[in-house]
Amino acid sequence: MSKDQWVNHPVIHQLTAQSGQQSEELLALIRRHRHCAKFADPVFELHNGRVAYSDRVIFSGVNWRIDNGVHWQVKGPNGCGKSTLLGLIFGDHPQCYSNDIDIFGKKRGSGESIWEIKQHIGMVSSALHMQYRVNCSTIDVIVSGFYDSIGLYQKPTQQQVAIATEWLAMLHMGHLAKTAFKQLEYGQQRLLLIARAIVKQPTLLILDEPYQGLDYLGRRLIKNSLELIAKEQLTQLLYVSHYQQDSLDSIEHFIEFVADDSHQGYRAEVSGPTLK
Ligand SMILES: Nc1ncnc2c1ncn2[C@@H]1O[C@H](COP(=O)(O)OP(=O)(O)OP(=O)(O)O)[C@@H](O)[C@H]1O
Repeated sequence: MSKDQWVNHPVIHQLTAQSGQQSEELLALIRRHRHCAKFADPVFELHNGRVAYSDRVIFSGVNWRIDNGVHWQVKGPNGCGKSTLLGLIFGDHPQCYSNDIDIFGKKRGSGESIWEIKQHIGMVSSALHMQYRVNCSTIDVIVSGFYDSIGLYQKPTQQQVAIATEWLAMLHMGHLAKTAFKQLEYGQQRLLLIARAIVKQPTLLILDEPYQGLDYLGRRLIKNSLELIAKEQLTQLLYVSHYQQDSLDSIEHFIEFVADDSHQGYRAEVSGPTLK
């Protein structure tokens, strides 16, 4: 089938319309429960960032600042340090304390707890997907987003359960609420992890290759939804994707890792309309 035949195929039209409608439902759900902490600029700043292992430097000389309301895409070849950079923000990379970082108005390492920071960040990545191997029901996976935990270890409030139930219904997975997460298909699991990241309406939503494992409809749903979330400023996106076709129209700011012989490891180039 040619690309044109594929794009114009009636089934694809139907799926596209379906994902468009579902994206609107997702947006309505976020608006209904909207609450999002706002911080003074910068939301995040890295000064002269450097990450190195004993055998080599991954990147160095990285200066980057995320201001309120600005969405960013991180680009660069395999192994350049994209996920590493996200780890510095999220706080789960061992070298996040040896770097000079400001996050949510605090200097990293100034006594803030990792949980204080995490409560303002939603994260989806393949690493998280791999870690999420606990015995947990489908609905509990979404609820665990309120606690930033892998699995659920606290009694949730009725409101949290009600919101998670709305998310399941919107994803057409309401009948799977009690099903074990592990029994679901990989794509269904990925959709749930995306819902888990968004459910608490974080200030910063970090998406590291979010479409991995999703089928056509799932990709459309998530891509459309992210586009709408970004446009409406419902949360701020930090988005990593290799593929040009996955770029979001609403993201105009890029940090791209490029190899540079005169530097150690990769260096970063930032671009975007407000940076001129
Ligand atoms: N503990 C470690 N020890 C040594 N090297 C490491 C360690 N952890 C990661 N690396 C290396 O750091 C580099 C950056 O990894 P990272 O996952 O951030 O890259 P990436 O740009 O996200 O790559 P990809 O696009 O393939 O996901 C890689 O070359 C990786 O092999």
